[in-house]
Amino acid sequence: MNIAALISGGVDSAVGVHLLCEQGYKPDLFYIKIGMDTDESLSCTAEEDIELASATARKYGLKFDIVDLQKEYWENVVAYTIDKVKQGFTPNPDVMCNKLIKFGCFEKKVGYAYDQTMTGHYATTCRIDGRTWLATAKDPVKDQTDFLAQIDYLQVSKLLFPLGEYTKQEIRRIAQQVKLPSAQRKDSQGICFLGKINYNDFIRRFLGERQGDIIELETGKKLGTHKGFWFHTIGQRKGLGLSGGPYFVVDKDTTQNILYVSKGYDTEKQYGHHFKLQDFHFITCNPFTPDKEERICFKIRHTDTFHTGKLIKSEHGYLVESDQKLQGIAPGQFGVVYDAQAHLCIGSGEIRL
Ligand SMILES: Nc1ncnc2c1ncn2[C@@H]1O[C@H](COP(=O)(O)OP(=O)(O)OP(=O)(O)O)[C@@H](O)[C@H]1O
Repeated sequence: MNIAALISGGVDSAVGVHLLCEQGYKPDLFYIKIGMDTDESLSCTAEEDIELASATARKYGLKFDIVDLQKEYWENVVAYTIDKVKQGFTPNPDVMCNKLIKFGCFEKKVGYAYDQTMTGHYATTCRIDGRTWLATAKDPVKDQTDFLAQIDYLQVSKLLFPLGEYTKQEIRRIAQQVKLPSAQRKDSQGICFLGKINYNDFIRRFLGERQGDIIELETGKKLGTHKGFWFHTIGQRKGLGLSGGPYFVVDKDTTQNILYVSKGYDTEKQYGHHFKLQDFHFITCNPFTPDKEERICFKIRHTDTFHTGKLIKSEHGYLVESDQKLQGIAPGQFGVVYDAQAHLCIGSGEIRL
């Protein structure tokens, strides 16, 4: 079996390569370049990443190549991000990067020549009745299935996740024991192309600043000003600059550039019990019985715990009714649906209220 291994320069994918070699495979390693050459301030920590990735290849005597997908990344993932933010939504570039770049453009350019593609994601796959399903990782804190919830059946069928049965602690221990070049590396944080720069600087570069009012939802009172609704997400507390809080963003008026806030942890305005899932995407297939409400686990952002509730099919598509009240349901984020045991990742859709 020939395997393409996606290696980032971080500890996880390097241990993935080590585990494959231990099983007797000789994967070819690929680093995907997605920073922006023409704009140094918007590029990733590529040099260090590439050095560590190629050092791992040398250690195991494996082939190593760099695949340049910068143009594709900017045309697909960055364009999507800016477009969503402009509309007042909260995008998830990591989800789109997996779907369109790591398993999309990479597959078309390189991956198609391989039987399987390995990544260092914390996820597993399992076979049920002859079909492959995406399933959660052993380490609930590190589980990354929510970032993979837009991939399709061909993609999930081809993926290898050697880290899925390990905890992060075990992975770090292995990296140290076998002296991997990236063993001491810190975990990467958030969105790759934002390696060095701050998310707000990135958004500012594309959308600029436009002053607008911050209004308390309950009283209609103006409490302050903001520099553009696109810097704020529903449910967020940070960056409002209001005293006497805590204040949370509870709504946005994107036409009038107004942010509505609510004070305190207890205000009901911060919470909701249901949301719609736009363009719901099943990864493997639809396992649910038609016209029946299904018990599910779900996530509305990247957290280590699941919510429980019901998935309901209406004439307008799918909606989720939660058992617990949900804080800060942010339209644009992906609502990720799991089976009732939080084992199989069934699919996802973009949250709408
Ligand atoms: N630039 C890249 N080139 C190739 N593969 C990548 C790249 N960035 C990430 N990956 C792959 O996607 C996986 C998950 O990426 P993520 O950004 O979540 O990193 P991570 O969990 O910190 O993993 P790592 O420790 O390997 O960086 C990585 O383990 C790797 O297999």
